[in-house]
Amino acid sequence: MKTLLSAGCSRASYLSTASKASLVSCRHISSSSSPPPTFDVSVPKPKSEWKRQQGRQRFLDYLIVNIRAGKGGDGCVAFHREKFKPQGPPSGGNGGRGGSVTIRAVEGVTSLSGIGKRIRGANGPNGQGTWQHGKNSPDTVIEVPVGTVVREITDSRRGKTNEEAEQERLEGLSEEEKVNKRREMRWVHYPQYQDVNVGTEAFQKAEEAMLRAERAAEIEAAAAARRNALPLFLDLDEPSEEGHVVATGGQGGFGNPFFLSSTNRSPKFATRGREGERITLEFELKLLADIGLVGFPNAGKSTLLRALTNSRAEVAPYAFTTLNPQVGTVRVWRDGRFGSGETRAVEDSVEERRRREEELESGEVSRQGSRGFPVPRAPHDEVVRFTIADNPGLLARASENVGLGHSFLRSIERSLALAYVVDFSGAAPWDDLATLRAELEAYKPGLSRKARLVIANKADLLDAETEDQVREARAKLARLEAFVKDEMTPSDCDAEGYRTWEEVKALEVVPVSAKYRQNLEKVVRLLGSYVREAREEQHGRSEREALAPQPAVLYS
Ligand SMILES: Nc1nc2c(ncn2[C@@H]2O[C@H](COP(=O)(O)OP(=O)(O)OP(=O)(O)O)[C@@H](O)[C@H]2O)c(=O)[nH]1
Ligand SMILES: [Mg+2]
Repeated sequence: MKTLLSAGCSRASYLSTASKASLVSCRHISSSSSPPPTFDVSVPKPKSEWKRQQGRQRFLDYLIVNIRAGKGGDGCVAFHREKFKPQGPPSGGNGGRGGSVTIRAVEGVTSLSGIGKRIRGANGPNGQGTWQHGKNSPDTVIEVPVGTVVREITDSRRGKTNEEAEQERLEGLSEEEKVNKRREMRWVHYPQYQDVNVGTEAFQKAEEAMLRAERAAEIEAAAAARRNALPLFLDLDEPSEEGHVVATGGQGGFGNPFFLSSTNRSPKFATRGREGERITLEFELKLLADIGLVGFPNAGKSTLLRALTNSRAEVAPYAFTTLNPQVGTVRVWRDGRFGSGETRAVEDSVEERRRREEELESGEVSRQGSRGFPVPRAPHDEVVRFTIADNPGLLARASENVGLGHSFLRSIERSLALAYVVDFSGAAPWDDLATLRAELEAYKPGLSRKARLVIANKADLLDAETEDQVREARAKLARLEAFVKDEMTPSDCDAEGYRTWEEVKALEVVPVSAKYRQNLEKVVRLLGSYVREAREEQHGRSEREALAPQPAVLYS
């Protein structure tokens, strides 16, 4: 018989791999029993909404950004002046090109919160006398986390196009004023020569040519838009060396030498730089953790994350404690232990803070070392490492964006494998599982096939004092296992990117107590093996070594 008790605790898990058949009864302490998971899905949760509005969501995973590339610099009207040469040739330089805006995925950036809602490329400098052209402006680079998806917005949420902006500036003007305004927006004149210029044949020809070119460009742009009818879409799941250009900077204007001809020896006009491209993009961040935890609010996901990693995820006995996905790293040592090596029960955050305050006040512990961090180990002691994401609780109808719906589902989509976390002490954990799976499927067909494990948490809350109670608990586990085997084994495997039919096995069910750190070794071992499998599948054998943090024995 094997108890999974930590020393000094009278609580025992009656369920472990080795002990499933031989249950150990133990005194059950029900002081911290959790409320049953009944949640009204129809009304948005005021508390979570309120928390969000208080700016507590530092982690930003969705953003709409208005982008405008830099305007080109204006061409210059100038004439070369030299002693004894009163009538020098035209010498105005061209304007520099406006800076483009590019997007690059970089490692180390973890949230979209550093990105502004409006981004402007640098304007190109104007040309100058003595044939000095303006320099082309450098690109503005938007750095996003790896795992960001960028989509162009074409519906009513998009910003103005250049044409619309121009129309707006011309609104309410008379026809004549419109003509003048348009000219002003396109031409630069030699001082006091505007009126003279406009009357000359050379200017009129140049203006006509410009209008023709503009029209041709518009037609070309419309044709290009029809050809690649799809709006811009970037899936940045790897760090990018080069930025992807999303808005091209405007061309610089021509200086007056451009208009020099046999008939016009002294052109007194130049063109202005063109506007930079405008685009409205939506950024969506999909968190990249190897394992995603999926469960109802209050199921104990954060507690589990804390038990497995050194993460300080918030834990509290009410729903929607977690608003920001937390990622922790599970590090497994050669001796099979993992995480911090901490053995104390995972307390609710409030209790924990209170206890720490008390300990500090009584002088029992100094500030340093009071967080229970592990004694650092030699790196070669580590055999496997993977990341695990605790997510906001999933609700029925999350796929319709109820609760924290989509933001939750987005963040788990890219995990290599998923693990369901259910409250095993609840009345019908199998129903919870069915709902969780249905939500994953409703959001993205095939997604539930990434689930490999069912973590039946809070197993310590089941009464297991008498023989009957033990038998009951065993029956409950058997029922859950039977449900998982019969109902949760995927039946079709057509969606790409997910496991193939041969690889589909029934999900494993592991009863645990995250709070009292019972039976977590098995969870870690299974998760480690799923991660390894998925990594191998994704990157092929040759890259395995590069990916594994340590070239050591991995779980089999
Ligand atoms: N007895 C017992 N209580 C647990 C266990 N795991 C979690 N709890 C308690 O359940 C409550 C909720 O735990 P959390 O980890 O905050 O739950 P969560 O799934 O992250 O919840 P949300 O963030 O709201 O989605 C806390 O009071 C925990 O102490 C367990 O194994 N046994
Ligand atoms: Mg939580």
